[in-house]
Amino acid sequence: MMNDHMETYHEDEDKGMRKGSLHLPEGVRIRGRLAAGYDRILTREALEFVTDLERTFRSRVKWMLDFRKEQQARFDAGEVPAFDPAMVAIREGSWVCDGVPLAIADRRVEITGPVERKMVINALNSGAKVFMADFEDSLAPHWDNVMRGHINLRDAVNKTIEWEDKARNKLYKLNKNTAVLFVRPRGWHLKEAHIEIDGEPATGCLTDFGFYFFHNHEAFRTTHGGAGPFFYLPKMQHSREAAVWNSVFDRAERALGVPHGSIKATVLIETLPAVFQMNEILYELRSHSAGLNCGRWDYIFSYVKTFQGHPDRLLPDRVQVGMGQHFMKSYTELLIQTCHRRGVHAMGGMAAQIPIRDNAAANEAAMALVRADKLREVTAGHDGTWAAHPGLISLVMDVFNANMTKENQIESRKREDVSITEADLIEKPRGVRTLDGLRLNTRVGIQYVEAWLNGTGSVPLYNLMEDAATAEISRVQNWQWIRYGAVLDGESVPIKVDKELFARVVSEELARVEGEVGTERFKKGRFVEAARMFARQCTAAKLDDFLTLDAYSRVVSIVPEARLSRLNGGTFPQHCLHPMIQTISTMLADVQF
Ligand SMILES: CC(=O)SCCNC(=O)CCNC(=O)[C@H](O)C(C)(C)COP(=O)(O)OP(=O)(O)OC[C@H]1O[C@@H](n2cnc3c(N)ncnc32)[C@H](O)[C@@H]1OP(=O)(O)O
Ligand SMILES: O=CC(=O)O
Ligand SMILES: [Mg+2]
Repeated sequence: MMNDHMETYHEDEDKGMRKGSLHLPEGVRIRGRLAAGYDRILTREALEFVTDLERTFRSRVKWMLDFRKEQQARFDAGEVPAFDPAMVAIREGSWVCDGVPLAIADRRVEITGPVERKMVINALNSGAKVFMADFEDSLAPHWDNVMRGHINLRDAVNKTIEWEDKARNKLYKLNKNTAVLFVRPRGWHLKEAHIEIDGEPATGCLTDFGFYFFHNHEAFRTTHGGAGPFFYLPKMQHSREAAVWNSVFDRAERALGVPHGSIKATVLIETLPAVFQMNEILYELRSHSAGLNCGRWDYIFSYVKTFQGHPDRLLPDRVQVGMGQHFMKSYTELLIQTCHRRGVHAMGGMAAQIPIRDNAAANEAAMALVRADKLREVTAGHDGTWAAHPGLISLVMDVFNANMTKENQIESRKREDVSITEADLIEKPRGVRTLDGLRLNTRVGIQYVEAWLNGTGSVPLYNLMEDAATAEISRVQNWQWIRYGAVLDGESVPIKVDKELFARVVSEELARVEGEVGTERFKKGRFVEAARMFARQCTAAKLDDFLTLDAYSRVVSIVPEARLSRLNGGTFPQHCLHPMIQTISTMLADVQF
């Protein structure tokens, strides 16, 4: 029976336990625990808004995801991505997107980071023009991370956000001038299993978008100058997905009386099929568009995924697949040309280097790489770029200030000189494969999955930022090499990769990780579980679509119905797990090392 009123208790950090209640629309069940403040996100009105989006768009989301499968089956059968001949009128037409609001005309440096409270404050204060608050690549979407993320964003929009570091006796609060907030919801493929609508888990991105928009749209009208809110949209593969987002925006604006076109969104071009659809994507979103961004890490991941059935397209070591590769350079140039032709921003991407505190020489070398990457972007014609860490903002700002005198280059760098063909966009990357590459992928993959299972979606590993997108490259590259018996041609004696070699690498790298993190941390952590999961994915007969689908199944924490009426903060026995988790657990039992 569906409840339309549920009574429950939740924790209040300051006042101990207090009684509270959720008023749920018909057909809605909250399956995650309730902690302090969640009831102010899960209001009946907000849930009604999210439920309407879910019911309206659910079947289109399923259809889109089915289409992705069909398209992949064609690629697996030998097809390669190409421009769609049926869309030539859109590609060649002279239309432009609606204008860019003043508030985001200058986006030269954007900091990104998960929606964690202290990081939100630090990012907004960092001196960057924009902060992209992330529910995606850099967030492990555990229920508490997601709920707290919404609380943090609401407090950030209202400028009341504070955080006290008791150990350091430091109070974090916002500066007078802060970055403009963008929010990146999850990709279409991820569910929010803790919210059930009509007996099905909700679509993750519709809940991320829905709660943020519902709770904050008014502030954008009153205190933020009328424009916004602003979004980043990840991992799309086709313009039909952009069309669904556009309909979501239309419906949301209409439902809450927000002027049409107030929402603006930048689409990440971070899948190989999407690069052939850039005009079409902008066209679908033309009244809501704030340009495109080069999501380089997922793009590399997508190159492998798209060509998973093509043994002649094995990647060299991950470290060699940089922006200098012809296919990467071609993609960025075509993106700049496309965006500027349509009157919107062409944003650059993320250099993986972060400040290195304990080694000045290594730090200077890392900063030189970031500087070179940003110089390449601004001289190519990008209007702005991403930075992963507050310690990079002034460096990146300096590069853009020295090379971009106006607020953007939309009018000044049309890049009409660029002529990119289909062949340029899929040219095979060059380089060599090494055992060290296989080892590094494995070490990074295991540690990243371990962090993710524990609730952290972006981590520093070997002085680089690692998040879901970069970890995906490690996973699919290993899979590709094992699947096709890649020859490690960068070794003095070429070695063929097979499951036996990989099993040895996994156990040796796991031992190395234990040495690096220390036995105590290793024992307390989930490294063995992470290694098993990563190994299963790397050796699967069919490539898993996303690393995080498997991982999410292991972090869904469903509160049994009978216990929803009591405070419950612990973990739950196996029989309480969502059916999704039980399936994965069974699969894991079969992994052979
Ligand atoms: C492929 C993509 O999608 S890229 C976009 C998604 N990825 C990201 O956004 C990654 C964001 N960056 C990060 O998460 C972090 O910088 C990491 C994990 C890479 C490194 O984190 P750490 O090693 O903890 O950083 P470090 O210890 O140097 O942090 C120093 C300070 O900067 C803060 N900080 C670091 N990165 C960020 C950030 N991106 N936003 C806000 N604050 C940050 C830390 O909170 C810390 O604050 P404090 O001094 O007040 O305590
Ligand atoms: O989201 C960005 C990426 O590079 O992936
Ligand atoms: Mg990405």
